[in-house]
Amino acid sequence: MDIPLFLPLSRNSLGLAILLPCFIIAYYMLRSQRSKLADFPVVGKRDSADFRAALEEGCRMYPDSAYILPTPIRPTVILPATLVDEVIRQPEDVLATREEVDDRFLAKYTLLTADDHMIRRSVNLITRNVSEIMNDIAHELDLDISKALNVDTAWKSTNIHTAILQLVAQINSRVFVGLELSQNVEWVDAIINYTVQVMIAVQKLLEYPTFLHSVVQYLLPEIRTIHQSLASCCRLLQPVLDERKQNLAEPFFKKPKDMIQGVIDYAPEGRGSVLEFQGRSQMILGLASTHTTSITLENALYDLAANPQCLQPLRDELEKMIEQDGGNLLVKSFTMLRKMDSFLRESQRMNPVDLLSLRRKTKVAKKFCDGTKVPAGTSIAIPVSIVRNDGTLTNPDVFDAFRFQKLGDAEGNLNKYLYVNTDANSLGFGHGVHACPGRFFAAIEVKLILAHILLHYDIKFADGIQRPKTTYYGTNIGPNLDVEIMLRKRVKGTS
Ligand code: HEM
Repeated sequence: MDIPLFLPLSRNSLGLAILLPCFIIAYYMLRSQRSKLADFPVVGKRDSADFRAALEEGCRMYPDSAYILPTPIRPTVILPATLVDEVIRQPEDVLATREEVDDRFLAKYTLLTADDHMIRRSVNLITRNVSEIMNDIAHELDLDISKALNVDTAWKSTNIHTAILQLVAQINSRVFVGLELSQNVEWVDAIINYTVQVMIAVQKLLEYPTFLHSVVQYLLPEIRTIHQSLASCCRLLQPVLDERKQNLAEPFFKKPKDMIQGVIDYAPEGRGSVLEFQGRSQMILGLASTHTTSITLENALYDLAANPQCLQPLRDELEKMIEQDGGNLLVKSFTMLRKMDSFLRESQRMNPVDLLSLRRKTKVAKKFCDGTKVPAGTSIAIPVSIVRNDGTLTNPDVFDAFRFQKLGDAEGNLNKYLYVNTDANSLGFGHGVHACPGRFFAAIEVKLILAHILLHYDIKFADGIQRPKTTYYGTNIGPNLDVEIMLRKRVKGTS
């Protein structure tokens, strides 16, 4: 009997024939990466929902040397604080920022790829004109805030999360893309949803091995929603972009100092005028700015409600400034609000938006000055929490609202302890060339809203309610969705 040389393959065995070699390659790649990192101790478990405890343990056990946090995608080598300055000095071809972000957010599937040079320059354009822009919109804020909070003169228990998120997304849109789009609910929702869908899509994709992501992406509703958000952004942006292009052809047109213009002016090869490129860039800017700012503000409000003794000093400072400025809240004077500035720095120190900072990917094998050797293709980071343990602050585990004002006064160095100032011990906005370029704008936005709330509302937690603990997913912060705070409109002459 003749035996056929090639037996016909069933569907299952064909699938197995394709998948098996892939599994084997993936297994050996993972093993080889792991064996390269075998010298480092591992702290924590890969499936931890929250890496806070592991990071605290790691910093306690290895304060001066590196260890591994077994984060998803690939493990992260956590470096000691002594290497901050060396990390920030490395060029992109040694320690890459962009590639690390692309990896962590699976940018190929979540559409998060951007030209960071262009994004930074666009954000800087806003920053240079931030006082002018924010003064323009300060008077609109009164209306927006009371609409968002929706409380009267009687105490009301309120969940502020959605209200603050919408408010921040709207103010950011007002500054980034103009009044018309900022008032469009579909635009604001698309910007907010993009971030949420990216986070969920990344988590879901990570349930599958990397080599299956290109297939699994088509099965995930979140990836479809991301594409729909982009389509909505582009549709809504089109008339605004068309009008901008027409205006730019006019000889005396004064360019607006917004993100649309930043992307047009700074995108490589004139791509900023292309609708899809603009849409993607605006969504990425929305991702970088919306949840980070709203969570920072929510935390500040929780700290305010939990520390009622801070209300009067903060109000006194504000009222003095308003009097000096002739009865108006002027953005240019915000740096003089030293108590509020210190309060925000302390609030962010206790609750940063990410447990890790200075995340990079090694492009080549890198030997650090303390002898730590990290192989090429490795994720590295430094914990933000080091500032709480660095030995320079008294009672670092206690919230002390005005500690940075006192420190600035005592050392005669006001700038060193300002909210927006980054240094090796203050990594809440990163540090070095890749430190958050939006922090100057964010600081003004947060101060403007906080000032309004301080002047026009009373705030506290209901009796017996404590300040809620911040929730973390992996190393990222997650808003605590269940918290309610008590608010009421202030009546002149009472407090
Ligand atoms: C309070 C609010 C904010 C916080 C806490 C925050 C925090 C951060 C942090 C920790 C980084 C990483 C820095 C590093 O890796 O060294 C970052 C980067 C970045 N942020 Fe922010 N951010 C905030 C608001 C904003 C806003 C409003 C914008 C835009 C207007 C913005 C735009 C960016 C951009 C573009 C980057 C990437 C910079 C680069 O890689 O060169 N951020 N931010």
